[in-house]
Amino acid sequence: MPGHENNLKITGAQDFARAERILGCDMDVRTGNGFDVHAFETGESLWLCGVEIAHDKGLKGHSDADVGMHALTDAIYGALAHGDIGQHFPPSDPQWKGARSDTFLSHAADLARVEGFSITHCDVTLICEQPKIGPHAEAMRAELARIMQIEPGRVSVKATTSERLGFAGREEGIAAMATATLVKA
Ligand SMILES: Nc1ccn([C@@H]2O[C@H](COP(=O)(O)O)[C@@H](O)[C@H]2O)c(=O)n1
Ligand SMILES: C[C@@]1(CO)OP(=O)(O)OP(=O)(O)OC[C@H]1O
Repeated sequence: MPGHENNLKITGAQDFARAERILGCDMDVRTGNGFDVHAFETGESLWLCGVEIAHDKGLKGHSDADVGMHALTDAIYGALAHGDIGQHFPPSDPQWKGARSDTFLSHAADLARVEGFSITHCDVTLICEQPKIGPHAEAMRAELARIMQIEPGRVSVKATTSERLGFAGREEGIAAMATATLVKA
């Protein structure tokens, strides 16, 4: 609307072009998605989105098997079109055996910064019957934000069951999906 040029509420392609004109620069906005699954094994705790949760099972993996952090890491690589977590950290490489997954996420976030992108938002969904994620969601948001060096307000963590259907419903493992939005201005 004339006279409201500084109102940068962006809702569509035309608004986007207007924002670029007002800001006097090209904006490069990327989205990426990630998906991962890890099976349960005998254990007493598991790592999810950087938080250790006491549970009657652990998660099996070459690394610490933090399925949520792996999905988010892949979402960032996807937005950058930079392959996937297994290409950067091959499961065949003994160096990553038992590795903490913050190594992978901080690598992806660093790569985004090196390429001139800010991670403006990311959203992780964990799919499991147990453990319940709600009580840990705030701690997970804070930890993911700390690792990516962004504000917790830009990070969402949520969960759903699969209504007892499929492998997650039978509590054989946990699935995670994530999206990441990156902007270069
Ligand atoms: N592992 C989980 C699963 C679910 N939640 C929370 O419960 C809500 C209901 O789940 P439905 O699958 O029955 O829709 C869900 O929206 C979450 O808030 C959870 O915390 N942890
Ligand atoms: C994280 C890596 C590291 O070797 O191994 P896993 O912990 O097995 O996790 P997965 O998501 O199956 O594969 C990606 C690998 O890069």
